[in-house]
This record gives sequence, C-alpha cells and structure tokens, in this order.
Amino acid sequence: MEFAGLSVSRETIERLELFQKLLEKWTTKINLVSRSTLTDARERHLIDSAQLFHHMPRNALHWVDLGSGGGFPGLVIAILAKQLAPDLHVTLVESDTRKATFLRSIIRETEAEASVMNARIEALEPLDADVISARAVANLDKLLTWTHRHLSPDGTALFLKGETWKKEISDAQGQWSFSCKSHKSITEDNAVVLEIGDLSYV
Ligand SMILES: C[S@@+](CC[C@H](N)C(=O)[O-])C[C@H]1O[C@@H](n2cnc3c(N)ncnc32)[C@H](O)[C@@H]1O
Repeated sequence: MEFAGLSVSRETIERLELFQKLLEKWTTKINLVSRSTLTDARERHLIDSAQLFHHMPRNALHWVDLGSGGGFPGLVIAILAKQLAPDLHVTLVESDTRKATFLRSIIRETEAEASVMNARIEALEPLDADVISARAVANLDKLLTWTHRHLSPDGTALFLKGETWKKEISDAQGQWSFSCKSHKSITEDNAVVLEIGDLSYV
C-alpha cells in the first residue's frame, strides 16, 4: 500500500488510521490541532508529517521531535519507522502535560518505538540526536539554537516551514552557518521541508 510516496503494510495504515481516529476524539477535549483541519487530517497532518521520512539519513537511530503537540511530525515518523526503520527510536518533546498524556496513549495503542519528554526544550540535557524535526513551533533562528544543543555533529535537522521560509533563512544567516536544501512540500503550496546540516555559529 502507498502512503505519502512510501510503500507500507496494511498494519502500518491501520496504526495511522487509529492515530487519526484518536486525534479526532481527543481534540474535542484538548486543543491538539485546529478543529477546522480535522476534516482533512490525513493530508494536513499525517501525510504532511510522513513526507519527512524521505529525507531521513539511512543510518539514523535517534530522532528527536521538538514541540510535538498532537504528534506531528514525530509520532507519524515513529509509526512508519516501526515497519520501515525498526532500529529508530523517536523522542517527542512536549511541554504541555495534557498533550504529553495524549502522546503516551497513542504510543501505547500503536506500539510505536517512541518516548515522551514532558519538558521545555530549553531545560533538557543534550540529546545527541541523529535527526531533529519540528513543525509550527518556533522561527528558524530559535530552532537552530535548540538544534545546536541537541543534534549530533553529523546530524540532520528537518523543519516543515510555510511561506516565510526564505526570510527565516536570511534572518538566521546573520548568526548561523549551515548547509540547507529546500524540498517542496507534497501537501501545501509555498511550503517546504528544510534539510539543514553542518550547523555552527558564524
Ligand atoms: C503550534 S503547536 C505545533 C504542534 C505540532 N508540532 C504540530 O505541528 O501540530 C506548538 C507545540 O510546541 C509546544 N512547545 C512550544 N514551545 C515549547 C518548548 N519551549 N518546549 C517544549 N514544547 C514547546 C507547545 O506546547 C505546542 O504543543
């Protein structure tokens, strides 16, 4: 079966559908995603997140998702990895306790290889991640500050960014040196996946 251009099993699709169903149920109580996006949650949240999987370095073992909220993109990656990259562990960092409880519940239900750190990103000891991801959490400059602390020296950061992405890059370049590729989003016009490496202070 196909999902976001990936070849996946029926079991993986069923896990993703279970996640979507529970997201819809819990969003009536917690603000996990904007309610107006629920009718199109598969495309707007699940496929939007899954596209990052195409840019994961092959030898990655530890993926850290900053500000996971309802699990995007990190928990989608963990569900896909259960089948497609079984050695990968995903750490979801989320400061909101109710959202962290939701994330733990989905991990239990889907048996994804993931764990939740219910903490502020700024408060964490370095995580030595092979991959860091984030969507809709902070501007690029702030994401790079966090990435510098938590990404291994040869790691890759994958950020989903909307139409301000070019300005965010030029703003960040005053302070940071980094390699950057932009991949056009498969779900949204004017949005990109930024693939960032070789990060250091200018
Ligand atoms: C707008 S939501 C986006 C959630 C998810 N990434 C998505 O795309 O649907 C931002 C999330 O980041 C979390 N967050 C923001 N700043 C944080 C910080 N400094 N440490 C940990 N979590 C943070 C918030 O609690 C919130 O759940």
